[in-house]
Parts: sequence; structure tokens; C-alpha cells
Amino acid sequence: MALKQKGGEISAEAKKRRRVGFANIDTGVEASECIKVFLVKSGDEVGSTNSFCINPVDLNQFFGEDGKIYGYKGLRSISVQVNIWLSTVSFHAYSEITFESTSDGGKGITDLEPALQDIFGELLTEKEQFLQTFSTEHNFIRNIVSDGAVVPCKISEEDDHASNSNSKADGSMIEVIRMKQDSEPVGLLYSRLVPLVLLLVDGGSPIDVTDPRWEIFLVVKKVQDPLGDCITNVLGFATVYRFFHYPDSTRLRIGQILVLPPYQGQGHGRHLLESVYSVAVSENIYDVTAEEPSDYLQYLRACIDTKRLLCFQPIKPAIKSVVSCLKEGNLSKRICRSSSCPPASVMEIARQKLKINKKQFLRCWEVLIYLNLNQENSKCTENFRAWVSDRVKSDIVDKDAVDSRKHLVEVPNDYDHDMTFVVCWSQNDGEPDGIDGNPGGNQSTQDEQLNELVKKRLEDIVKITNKVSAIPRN
Ligand SMILES: CC(=O)SCCNC(=O)CCNC(=O)[C@H](O)C(C)(C)COP(=O)(O)OP(=O)(O)OC[C@H]1O[C@@H](n2cnc3c(N)ncnc32)[C@H](O)[C@@H]1OP(=O)(O)O
Repeated sequence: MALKQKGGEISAEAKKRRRVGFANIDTGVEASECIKVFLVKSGDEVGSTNSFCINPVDLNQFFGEDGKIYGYKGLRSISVQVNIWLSTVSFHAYSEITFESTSDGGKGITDLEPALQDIFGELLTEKEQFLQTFSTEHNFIRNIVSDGAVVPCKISEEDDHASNSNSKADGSMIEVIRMKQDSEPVGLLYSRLVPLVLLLVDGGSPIDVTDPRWEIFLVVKKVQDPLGDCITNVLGFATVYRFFHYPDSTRLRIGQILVLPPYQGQGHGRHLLESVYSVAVSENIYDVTAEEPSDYLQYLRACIDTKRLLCFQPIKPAIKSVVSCLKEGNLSKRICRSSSCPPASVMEIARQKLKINKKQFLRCWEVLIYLNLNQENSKCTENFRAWVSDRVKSDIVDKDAVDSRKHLVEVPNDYDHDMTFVVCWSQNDGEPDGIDGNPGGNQSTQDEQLNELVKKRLEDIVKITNKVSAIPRN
């Protein structure tokens, strides 16, 4: 880490200010305003601010309670500039901190090093060492992934997005490699990816690399350098945890999924998700879930699963029957609305064959119905809206009713007692009075909230429908 102090030692003026106490209270600067992280592939890019600059979710969280840096004075409007170069070859980092002077304006002088250590740990190196990593760690990723298994994952013939091993026009290959967390090198690789998790996954925290139930799926690009050497770059990864499912199966839960920003929006996230499904199907896993998925991940999953369900024959009669109910029926009758829900047997077969879990299936179900409706027919679309509104309402009531009756009891296990619990139901369940379960809630506010939620749900359905319709069907 280099400190570049412009303008010499602390000025006499600053010293005077310190003596008169807090005449000019330091308002500080938000960490996210003065820290920039650049992704670099070679030593030539280090020191330059022209490389790919990432947009971290929340850098402020690493800097005290208010996320601010205090005590620095800069040459321009920004009091201190922290530039960090992060190598995509070895994931080491190097930082340069530039400021004019420091002075305690009442809030101290923020020590930047511990905060940067919290993010990058031992990967934060001095410049000389950092530059050397581009040659010494040249084959770091290639050596580790050579022990992994390529996941066969062919989704559609027309679409080269997510085939098993994608050959590109430039001779490079894109593959998803699955690695079990049972060896030291995999743990080492993951520990080098942790800063990316902290910077780019909202609320992301490192997984426990000593737990053998974790696996990592890496999407990599393999390319030959001019000397004929194979270079392997990580484009993204997903960590997946195996949970026991009573009585004798396993569920896969996606803990973190991340595609490096320069490669986002190119189908790699989809490729990773399809690979996890592919493993779930081939190993007859119970189902696949995701841990606290972001809105965008939900959207991506909905696109992928809806597309898979669109060509899944066993659910077609159920879709047809709901669509005809929405076309002809008068949905003011609750009975017709509830008959628009998917039969349990249909959800079960989608879980068994496609490993789509029930909650996710219900999300896709609305899109599947909408996709098959005649959207020119106003009666159909009105009925669809009423149906969605009913479903949103029952989701909220059911959730609150469930939440008020549910409580968790921790139980010990032989691995880590913090990680297992039992869900208990209390018998005395009170019926919630309002849609938000608040007995004293104001009816018109509740109606407004409900309308907003329905509007949002309908917008999401239309967005996913448009995306899925644009994708060729298998
Ligand atoms: C559990 C958790 O980890 S929650 C946190 C999730 N991770 C993050 O937030 C970290 C930052 N974000 C990311 O890393 C990435 O954005 C990810 C992982 C969420 C998604 O990865 P990406 O590689 O960007 O997604 P990918 O390119 O595969 O898919 C995006 C597009 O493909 C579309 N798509 C999906 N299925 C298909 C398909 N069958 N055919 C064609 N396109 C498709 C999507 O609709 C989306 O299109 P749009 O955004 O242009 O409308």
C-alpha cells in the first residue's frame, strides 16, 4: 500500500486549528466517494485509472458507524483519493492513497489501512510484490481448476449461451467447473474471491471454507496465449451448499453467485444457474433454492425457470385449464380464482424432474399463465389482474399468519450448533384482521399498499414474459 502525501507535512495552519479546538468541524467524506477499485489483468495497467472500475455495493460499511473518512485534506474537492488495483490473475490487490495533508478536525484521522485489510486481508500487497504476482501466479487459477469437473449443461440447440463448453470465434472456451470444498487449493481459491463477495454481493459474507458441504461452481474462460500456453480466467462463480432433506435426500442452496462486472449481462450468470440445475437433475437432488436472492437474481431465475417450464409437457394441461377459466369465468367468484392455482401434483412433478422448488414454481406459474393468455382480450386481462391481486393478498395474509405462529429452536449437531434449528408451530393462531396482519391497520392505507404490490407484481410478470418471449423456444 502506497501513501502519497501531496504538499508535504501537516501545515502550520492545520496545527494552529488543532490548538484552537474544533473551530472547523470536519464533516468527513463518504468512503464510497473517494475509493475506486480497478480490475487489472497485467502489470502494465497498475497505476492507471483507465482500467475497468467496479461499482461496489457499499464501501461505507467498512468505515465506522457513518461510513466516513475523517482528517484528510486534498488538492481538489475530494480530501483523499484511494485507488485500488485488483488483479484478476491472482486476486491480489495494491492500493495508493493520495492526500495533501492530515489534520484532526474533531473526529480524528481515519486510519485507512485496517478498513482496507478488512476487505482484502493478506491479499493487499506492496507494489513490487503486486507486480510480481502477474508472473509468479500466472497459472494459479489454471492449476486449481485442473482438479475440477466440467459440468455438462446443454440447454438449447439454438442458443449458445449456456452450452456445456462454449467455443468462441477467437478460439477461447467458456466452461463451468465444479469443485468440491474438500481440498486446500479450493479453499485458497475461494479465500481469494472473498474481497469480490464483500464488495459486490449485497450483504455478502464469506462461507466457512472448512465445511465440506460447500461446493463452488466457477465459470472460466480458457484461451491460448501466443506461446501456446493455456490461460484460464475466472469470469464468475457460485457457492452451493448441500442441505439434508428429510428423510433421505439433499437440497442444493445457492449461497452466493457473482459474475465479475466486465462479464455481466453476457449469459454467464445463467450458465452458472443452469449448471447447478444440471447437477441437481443428474444427482436426483430434492430441489434448488437460493439464499436471500437479490431482485435481479430473482428475475434471472424466473426467466430461466419459466423457459424450462414452457417446454415441460406434464404441466401443459393445467396451464390450459387455468387459461380457459380466466377467459370465460367470472373471477368475482373466489372459487374460480382458487382453481387458477397450480395443482399440487403439477408442482411436485416439476420439482422431481426439473428441481424447481414450490415457491419458485408459483412465481413462474403467473408468468406461464400470462404468456398463454390472449392479451388483446380485456376480459382475460381483467380476470388475470384480479387473480394476481388475490394471490398477492393471500401471500401476505398467509405469511403473517405463518410468521406469528412460527418460532425457531436451536438444536445441537456434531458440526456446528449454530447451524441447525427446528421450526415449531404454536397452536393458538390468531386470524390476522388486516392484509398486513395489523388489527388496528387503516383500511384505505392497506388497500393502497396492496394496489402498489399488485402493480409491481404485474410489472414483473410483463418484464419476464417479454424477456422469455424474445428467447427462442426449444
Ligand atoms: C444469492 C445471491 O448471491 S444474491 C446476489 C446476487 N449477486 C449479485 O448481486 C452480484 C452482482 N451481480 C452479478 O454478479 C450478476 O448480475 C448476476 C450473477 C446476478 C447475473 O449474472 P449475469 O452474467 O449478469 O446474468 P446473465 O447475463 O446470465 O443474464 C442476464 C440476462 O440474460 C437473460 N436471460 C435469462 N435467461 C435467458 C435465456 N434462456 N436466454 C437468453 N437470455 C436469458 C436475463 O433475462 C437477463 O437479461 P436482461 O437483464 O438483459 O433483461
